[in-house]
Parts: sequence; structure tokens; C-alpha cells
Amino acid sequence: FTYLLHLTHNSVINLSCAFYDYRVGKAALDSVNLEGRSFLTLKDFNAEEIKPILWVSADLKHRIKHRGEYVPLLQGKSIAMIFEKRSTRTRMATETGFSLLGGHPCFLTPQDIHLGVNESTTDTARVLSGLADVVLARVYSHSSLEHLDIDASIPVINGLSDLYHPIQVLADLSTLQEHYGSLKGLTLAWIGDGNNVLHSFMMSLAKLGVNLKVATPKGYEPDANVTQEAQLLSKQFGTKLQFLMDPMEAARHSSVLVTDTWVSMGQEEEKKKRLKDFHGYQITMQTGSVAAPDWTFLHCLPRKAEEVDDEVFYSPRSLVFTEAENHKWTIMGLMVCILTDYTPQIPKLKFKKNMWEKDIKNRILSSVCHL
Ligand SMILES: NC(=O)OP(=O)(O)O
Repeated sequence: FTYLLHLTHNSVINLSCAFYDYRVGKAALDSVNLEGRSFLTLKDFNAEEIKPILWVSADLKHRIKHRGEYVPLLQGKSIAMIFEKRSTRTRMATETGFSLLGGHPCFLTPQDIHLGVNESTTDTARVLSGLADVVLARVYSHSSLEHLDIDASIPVINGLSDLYHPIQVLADLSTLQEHYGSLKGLTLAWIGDGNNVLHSFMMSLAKLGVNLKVATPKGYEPDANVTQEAQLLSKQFGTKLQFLMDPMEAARHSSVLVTDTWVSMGQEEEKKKRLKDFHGYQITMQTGSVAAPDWTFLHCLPRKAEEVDDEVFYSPRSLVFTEAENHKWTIMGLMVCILTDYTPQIPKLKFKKNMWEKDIKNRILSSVCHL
């Protein structure tokens, strides 16, 4: 019942947000120009650059999915998609999204191209720069992306590296923006491995006013340099950042519970040890029982039951399938931002709640508590 009230409340707030800020038009995007930019890490993007990507993504979702419009913004453009590793979501999201916007995607695995076999990264980067408009690459080592980016004259997008997974976090931010109507003030609890997705959260959340609590087993903490950078960001933007070992402590009063695989691609040999080390980190309804009343669950997928049980994973709290779909709209939004000078048609998104909205929420919560 409490959750239903929250859903109703959020719908009212989202509706009000939709009519709140109507500064539509080129002026709103003019100060930010992302054309020609590479997207290797959210570390390189400030809040005023992240927000337009989310806005354009929401706009494309609205125009194409809800209004059924044809929006061929990428007509005549091609993307080279280099995948050193498997993918379901990123591949499908990029291929179908790029095509939907009128562009041409080319999927390239190490079996299809000379890169890494008999052609250098430098030469491949220069050749692709003449044949495509953008490269998206999923690589083992982040340095491969940096190398590609130095030698390519077209934008390079990180489709996942050992250090960051920024396009995943764009999908997650857009999912939370859709669900909560704003991001500022939320607390996200990361429970699990200190991996590339967490690193991308650490490089972006503070800039958007989101607090972060991280619970990892000993030995699985995030990268030390990323941690240092995140601590500086949290200080700069006045958000809370905590590193813990206790999953329940991380979940306490948090709005968003997030986990990911305990065994990433390339770590299969460590599986037995990892399953043992992560014992007690599974997200269940008991974890949720100490979270904020309107808590939700995210997982970038693919998911294993040891990380989150079925009860949470398939519950209304779980936003995972919207999150997977939003991978497509946010990749499309990103591509449009870096390849065109498009201006969204929907009202600018609102990333911060008004005081009166907070007041309504508090009143609803307190009346529920008195029932
Ligand atoms: N979340 C994610 O990146 O999924 P894929 O590995 O299927 O692309």
C-alpha cells in the first residue's frame, strides 16, 4: 500500500515536472556543445554536459516511442562498433538505435577486422576515421580506448572497459530521472564488486547532487585513483560518499539499491573464490527493509541469482528492464549530441525537486506512517 502511494505520488510529481520548466529551444543548449567530443569516461563531463545528453535521450524516447515519429537525425552517418567482448544490450541498443535514427551501424569483432592481428591500433583508428563518423569500442583495457582516441579524428565512445562503463551509467541516470522525476538528493547504495560501473557512478553522481554509499567485501574496493577523485568531487559538490563493508549499512535509508555481476567477463577463473568472498552481499527484501520507503533496484545485467534474489529482481521495485531499454535511448541521445546540433522538443528535464514537491512527499509519507 505504501509503495502504491509512492507510485501515485511520483506520477503526480513527474506530471508536474513535465509542465514546470518550459525553456525549450536552442538557447537552453547553446552554452553546451558536445559535437565532436569523445566519451571515454564521465570524469571528462560536468553536470551541464551530462544533463543535455539525458534531455535529448528523453526527447528521442518521447518522440519515437510514444509519438511514433520518424527522426532521421543520423541519416548518412555510420558507426564502427568494435567489440572485443560479448554484449547483448550495448550491441542491440547501438545497432537498433543508430539505425532507428537513419544511420548505418557496422558490428566488428576481432574475427572480422585486422585490429590486433595484422594492423596496428594507430592505422585502424586512421582508417576508420575516413570510413565512419564515430567509433564505439568494447575493450579489455581502458588504455586501448585512449590509444584509439589519440589516433582517431572522429569521436570514440567507451562501450565498456576494465575501468569504466559510462554508457551504462547514462542509462541508469535516465531511468532514475524518469522514475523519481529528479536526481538531486537521492542516495544510491552500491552493494557488491568495486568495478567499472561503480567507477562511472563515482565520476558522475556527486556532480548531479546524488549521494553514494559503497559496500564491498575486503579486497574488492574500487580503484584507489577513482576513489580519490570521487572524494574530491563529493567535497566539491557537497554530497555524501561512504565506503563500507556492511551491505545493510549501505542500504539503510538509501533510495536506490544497485549491484552488478560478481564475476565480470575475463574473471571466470576466480569464480569460486569470488562467490565465497561475496557471501552475504545478495540483495533481498531484507536488504530493502532498511532502505528508504520508495526504494528501487538497479542491475546493469546480465544477472545471476546469487547477486539479487528473484523476489527483488522481479518485483515492482526493480527497474532493471526499463534500465536495459534506456541503454538504447541514452546511446541514441549521446550519438545525437556528439554528431548533430539537435535541439530537444520536450521541456527541459528538471534534476532538482522544488521545496513544495518535497513538502508534498513529506506529507504523504507522514500520513502513511500514521495509518
Ligand atoms: N549492461 C551491459 O553492458 O550489457 P551487455 O554486456 O549485454 O552489453
